[in-house]
Amino acid sequence: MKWGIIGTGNMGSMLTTSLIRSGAAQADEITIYNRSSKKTAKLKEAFEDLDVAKTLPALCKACDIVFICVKPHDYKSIIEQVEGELHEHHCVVSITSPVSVEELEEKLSCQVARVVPSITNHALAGVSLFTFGSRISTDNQKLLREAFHHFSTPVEVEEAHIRVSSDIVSCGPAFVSFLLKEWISAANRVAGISEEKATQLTEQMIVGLGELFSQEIFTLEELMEKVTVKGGVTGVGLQALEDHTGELFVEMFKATQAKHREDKQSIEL
Ligand SMILES: NC(=O)C1=CN([C@@H]2O[C@H](COP(=O)(O)OP(=O)(O)OC[C@H]3O[C@@H](n4cnc5c(N)ncnc54)[C@H](OP(=O)(O)O)[C@@H]3O)[C@@H](O)[C@H]2O)C=CC1
Ligand SMILES: O=C(O)[C@@H]1CCC=N1
Repeated sequence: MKWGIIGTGNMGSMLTTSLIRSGAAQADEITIYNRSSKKTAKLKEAFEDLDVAKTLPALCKACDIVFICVKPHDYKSIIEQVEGELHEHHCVVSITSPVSVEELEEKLSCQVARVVPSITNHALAGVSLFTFGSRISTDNQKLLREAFHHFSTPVEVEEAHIRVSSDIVSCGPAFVSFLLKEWISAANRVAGISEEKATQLTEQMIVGLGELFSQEIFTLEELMEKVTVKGGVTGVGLQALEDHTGELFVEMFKATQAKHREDKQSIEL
């Protein structure tokens, strides 16, 4: 199977390296293309067997599965350039939430899917969000699921829940990092610990927490129960969190839902 990656920014580069590093694909099975040459040159330096296409038609000719990894507003220009180059056997995969498989199917005659990755896939972990179009063959569905299974947990998601699902798995690493920065800063201000030391403790706590989930040792509820010693400090801290969280997360999810609606209205394929 030949894989094509259009756009080798954060996500296109991550997909290229994760496909190879996880063993899902060999470097010589992947063709990459980017608007400017610096990022493709860096990938070629790391994996010399990668094929770097000079044009979008050349990439389409060389590949069966074609990932579009550009920003949502750049999809239109890519689709206009590739539509005449794609045939029934091709499968185009969008990696962005605001572009639905229905919209892609209206513009392209080939098979389509959407797979929204996460920066956590860099560590060959985390989730990838799958939505299949109506024309994609069962063989290609299987192939995509198996490839992504090498470096993520593929989860199917319906269109109505793509925004909130992507908020959790794809935006989540940025949102949680923001909260942890606040936590570190407060630890410094209230108790005088250096931010450097608090960062080291926090990062390692998160690694340990991830392992507890990964090894299915405790659920969220069990963790709260096991750590809260009767009459101890955790209970006091949890109560302070409950008293002050307020509408914080409701507001965050409302903001992303509103931006999603706005993006969908302004993106024209
Ligand atoms: N960042 C994330 O964590 C996640 C992002 N996504 C989705 O992934 C997509 C890409 O995001 P991200 O990788 O962060 O963005 P980046 O800006 O890092 O990458 C976009 C890439 O697209 C290239 N590009 C733009 N126009 C063209 C074109 N016409 N032909 C070829 N290449 C082109 C750019 O090239 P140049 O080097 O010339 O600028 C750049 O390398 C977005 O749609 C986003 O919604 C999905 C899940 C998570
Ligand atoms: O399309 C998305 O939902 C992703 C999440 C982070 C950026 N884009």
